Amino acid sequence: MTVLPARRLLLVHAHPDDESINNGATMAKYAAEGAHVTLVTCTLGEEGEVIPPALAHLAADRDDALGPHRIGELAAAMDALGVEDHRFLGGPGRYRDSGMMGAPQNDRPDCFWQADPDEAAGHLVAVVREVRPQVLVAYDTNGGYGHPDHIQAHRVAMRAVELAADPAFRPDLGEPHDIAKVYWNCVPRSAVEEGFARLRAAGRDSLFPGIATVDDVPGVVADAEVTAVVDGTPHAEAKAAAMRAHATQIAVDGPFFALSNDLGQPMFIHEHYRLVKGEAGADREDDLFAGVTA
Ligand SMILES: CC(=O)N[C@H]1[C@@H](O[C@@H]2[C@H](O)[C@H](O)[C@@H](O)[C@H](O)[C@H]2O)O[C@H](CO)[C@@H](O)[C@@H]1O
Ligand SMILES: [Zn+2]
Repeated sequence: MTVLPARRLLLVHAHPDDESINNGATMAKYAAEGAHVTLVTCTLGEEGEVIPPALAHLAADRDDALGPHRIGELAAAMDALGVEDHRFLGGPGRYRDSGMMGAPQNDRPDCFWQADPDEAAGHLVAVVREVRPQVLVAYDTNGGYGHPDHIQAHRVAMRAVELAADPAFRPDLGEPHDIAKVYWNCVPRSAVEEGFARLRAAGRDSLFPGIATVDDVPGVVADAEVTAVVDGTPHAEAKAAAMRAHATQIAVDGPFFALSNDLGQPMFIHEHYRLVKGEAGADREDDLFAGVTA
């Protein structure tokens, strides 16, 4: 019986790369502080585009080998963040990447968007009842930016929060566990505007031919909606290294990055969260475990 550290954080993400983009500094911080950080990724990202031309053959419409390749990218990203516990929901390849909203891949019977939410949530309940986290990080109801796998990851995570605490649900999966605090990823508008101002000021020095817009940033909220801000400054390089590890999806240029759309956007080192379950430990928390007693 493994005795886990006192503080345990669980993060649920749709594809390999989301964890580093949204929470890389937070994960590195808590791992470095000795907390147990568990990442559950719901798909292998099989339908992603591929940035490096030398790896273009991996794409779904060619060798369809991007999923296994992204398993390796995720492992390298976890090494960079110091996170040792990362799993795929239901096992690697159980749920396939659904593609962007409206894509034909949304209709594949094996894709995450077509998954039965309770069946998928059952796999997550098993992890929750094993790790017994005090804190869960998930996407908002729109999955940040409306990607079907992100929306489904939100739904499955929130359903698992309910079911894990229900003693009548699958006793075979372990003792019930009620997660004390649940946060949704978010970015305050002021931070987004400041970040794009920095990117525009970098001008031609930036690697990227174009610049994204505020609407391209997932989860932008009014500043007042932010509950917690994790200052990831000491872990900025670890976050950048983790994002670079996802080389088929992300190009990193100093404090900026671009996805395969080649549109530059700021890398956020302060990572922001909105508390949706539990009690905040302060008006503006700087610690996701603030106020957690057990
Ligand atoms: C950050 C994220 O969620 N990436 C997803 C996303 O990838 C985008 C998609 O390929 C889009 O067509 C591109 O324009 C954009 O640049 C990509 O970031 O969707 C992929 C397919 O579902 C997914 O694999 C990737 O992880
Ligand atoms: Zn994603």
